[in-house]
Amino acid sequence: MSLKRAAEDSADWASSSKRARRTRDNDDYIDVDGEEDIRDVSPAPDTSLVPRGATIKFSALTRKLADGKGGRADGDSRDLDSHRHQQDKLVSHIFQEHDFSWLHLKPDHASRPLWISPEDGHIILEAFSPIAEQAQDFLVAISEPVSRPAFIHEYKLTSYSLYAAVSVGLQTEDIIEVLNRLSKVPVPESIVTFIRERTLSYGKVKLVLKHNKYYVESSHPETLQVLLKDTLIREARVHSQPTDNSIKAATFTTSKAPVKGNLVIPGTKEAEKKKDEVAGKGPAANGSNTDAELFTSVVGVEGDEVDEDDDNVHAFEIDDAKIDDVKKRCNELEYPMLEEYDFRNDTINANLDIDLKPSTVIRPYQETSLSKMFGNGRARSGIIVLPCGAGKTLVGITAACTIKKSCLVLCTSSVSVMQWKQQFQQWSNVTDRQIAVFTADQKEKFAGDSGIVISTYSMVANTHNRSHESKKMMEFLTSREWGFILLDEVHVVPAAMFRRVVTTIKAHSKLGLTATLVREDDKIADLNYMIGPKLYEANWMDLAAKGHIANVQCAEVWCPMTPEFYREYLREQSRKRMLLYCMNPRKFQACQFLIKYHEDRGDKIIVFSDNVFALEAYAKKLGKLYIHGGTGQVERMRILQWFQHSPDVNTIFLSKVGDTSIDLPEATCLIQISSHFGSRRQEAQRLGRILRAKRRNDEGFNAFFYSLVSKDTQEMFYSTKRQQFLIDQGYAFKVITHLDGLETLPDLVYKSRDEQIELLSSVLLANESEAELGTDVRAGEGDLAGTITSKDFGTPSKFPSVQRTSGSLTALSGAQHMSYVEQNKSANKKLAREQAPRHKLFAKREKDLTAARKEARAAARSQG
Ligand SMILES: Nc1ncnc2c1ncn2[C@@H]1O[C@H](COP(=O)(O)OP(=O)(O)OP(=O)(O)O)[C@@H](O)[C@H]1O
Repeated sequence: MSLKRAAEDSADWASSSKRARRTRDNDDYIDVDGEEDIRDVSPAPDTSLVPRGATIKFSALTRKLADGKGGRADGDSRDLDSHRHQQDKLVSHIFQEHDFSWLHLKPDHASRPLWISPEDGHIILEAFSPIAEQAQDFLVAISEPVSRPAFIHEYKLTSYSLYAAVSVGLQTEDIIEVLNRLSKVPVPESIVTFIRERTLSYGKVKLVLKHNKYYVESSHPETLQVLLKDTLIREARVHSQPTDNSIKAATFTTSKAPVKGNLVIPGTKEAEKKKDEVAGKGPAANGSNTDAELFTSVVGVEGDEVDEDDDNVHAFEIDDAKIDDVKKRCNELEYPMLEEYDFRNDTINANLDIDLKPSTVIRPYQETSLSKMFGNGRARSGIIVLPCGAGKTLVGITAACTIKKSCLVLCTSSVSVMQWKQQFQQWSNVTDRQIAVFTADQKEKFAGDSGIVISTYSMVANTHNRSHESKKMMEFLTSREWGFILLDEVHVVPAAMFRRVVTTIKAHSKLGLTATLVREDDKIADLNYMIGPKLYEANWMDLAAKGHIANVQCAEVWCPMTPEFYREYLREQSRKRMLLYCMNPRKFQACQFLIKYHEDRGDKIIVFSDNVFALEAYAKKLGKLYIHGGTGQVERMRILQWFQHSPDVNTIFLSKVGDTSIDLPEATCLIQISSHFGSRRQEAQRLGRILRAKRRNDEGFNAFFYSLVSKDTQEMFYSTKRQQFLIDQGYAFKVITHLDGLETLPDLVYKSRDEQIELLSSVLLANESEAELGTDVRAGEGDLAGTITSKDFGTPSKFPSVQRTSGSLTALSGAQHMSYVEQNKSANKKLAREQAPRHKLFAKREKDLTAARKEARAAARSQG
């Protein structure tokens, strides 16, 4: 979450909380306070938990709760109250400003799974409650998940999350009511006010695309008047012919066709049922409602009839080029624009005759995510967040098959383009004539009036050095109205590029897909107005428990630095320091040990290293195959195929070109020896390589994810930072300080001091640029799958399209919200200054090194 947004949210709370006693430097995703918050709520001790597994029908429970009949008898509760009062006094001094005992627990609090902080809208959920699953569905709809470990979950109410809740059809009073029923304490007044304030204006303004023109539409003329008072919006307005200053003049009547949600998303059980009915098999016997259905009926999310107040819709046209600014301003004015596409009543754009193949069955969480998009029979724009390997592609394809209009898919690399095309062909009945790709090498158009085009962000956003063919292709893309635009990996695309895409391509609905809605810069909030709210976010642990993704054991292995490496580490500058902690001989040994251990177990292992110098050194020393940006396509494919099919190739080394898009379901173990600073996203994406493990449903199967970290170096700090996202998803990282049997491993590498010193000298002699972490000089920055060519980005020097390297080093590393405290600083400085007697070899190496540095600097000067 952006700092800006964090600041806004803090401000929101400061204004609406009656007990706002301090302003917190909150951050949803970089919440170093997370644990503290959980401790804060401990004054609500739970004495009589409903046993896990007890079957309570949610409707019955909520009715009981609403009647006030749940829990203990009144007399008991009075005793308890006085007892608690005594306790409150006792604990107040411990919790001080976090003493929330003034929020009295309801008598039957033990049956209710939530606690809501009146201060900052954080919600704590007891994930072990029998109704936790249904409560989670509700909380995901109205708030942002902050952290979801096994037993206690943390969510946060924000302006955006409430905006998303309204956009999926929830009503203000329903949100308050259900929260109240689930909460152990009455919903604090500050929260009620916040929800009312934030949901009041949502849903009142819509952005509508008609006849290739954009309109701001509302059935509340006073709202449009408010918007038109804003200079930016007023200036963006296009006066239609004949010009009339009144809003009414630009009014048109929108379709009054019923929008009841009788829409059937293909590939779902509903669709199957429909098929059976058509086939004369009658409705499936399903007498009993599930808890989820009962919960839904309480919350009233799905299948809601939308009250279309279309009788008197007012609208004004806005300039295409300013669409993005207008959306942003509307957001700032607290009137976020809903984007919904009534595709079934769109008679202007040609239909696309595609459907899922009869054999395609989508999984329950895929169905749930799609139901958030199509809940009211229209296509809502927004973002769906599913874990790596959980099948986002199929979600996108099913959405395209539901809308059945022309569709543009944008991905991050040309490899992904080909994968999307292949997946469309695998899951749907799309014909070759209907699907086209637009990359540096292929510029195809579909035949007929409607079809699918798959391309990369950079191909569409690039405005420089277009070839004649590219220009013609862009004309093809920009001159038409698209029913649907699918945006893959939305979190990695720079905001400026998004802006260009959104302003040049006219699409009725947008769906963003991602696994990790985290960015190390502050651009996450931008996605809210550029694409739409987050419609759904799946729970990683849930999907693992249900076998949709693999169970993973995560471990951080601490490798002590050898004295010689550590001495140099303390002396060296930061870039070389990184190489020193990557090349630590003890890390080499740990890597060798783990490879041996897992190969013997029958695992297939991927070793990741961002640093190509280290990658090559490790792979060569350990006799394994490796792939990095400089590896040719043919060789890559050969290595990947050996890895998949040959029993002799069980370990491969990959640079960051393998972070995403590589689909290797055989891989069951990951070892990370060097990584991109504190990037939480990279950690999650790498983990994603083993989440799709083929063997995930084998009895007791576990995949393994090891991060090798050199002890007492900066790497430890980065490692902690990197793990934060996965920890928030519920993964637990074990720390391994000693690998049993390592010392006795036959052929252990770098065992003798001389070998270690030899290695150190090679590291010290290495070029400065090789020392840079994250440097895969031969791979383009956007080359996520390694095979993208520089052509994809135009001339790289002129158009560094998918750039991750902006901002300061701290911003890049994501470390800006945490401070790295170096213990015993003075001792380090002293050590660094100390002119300790050096090994003979080093004296000579030092000389060589100084000379090499000079040479490198001279070469750099002459180049640039
Ligand atoms: N409903 C389904 N039925 C069968 N297989 C599925 C289904 N959904 C997804 N898969 C399979 O799961 C695998 C992962 O899917 P996909 O590549 O779309 O994941 P992803 O979420 O895009 O992952 P990443 O973020 O790592 O790219 C693929 O092999 C896909 O065929």
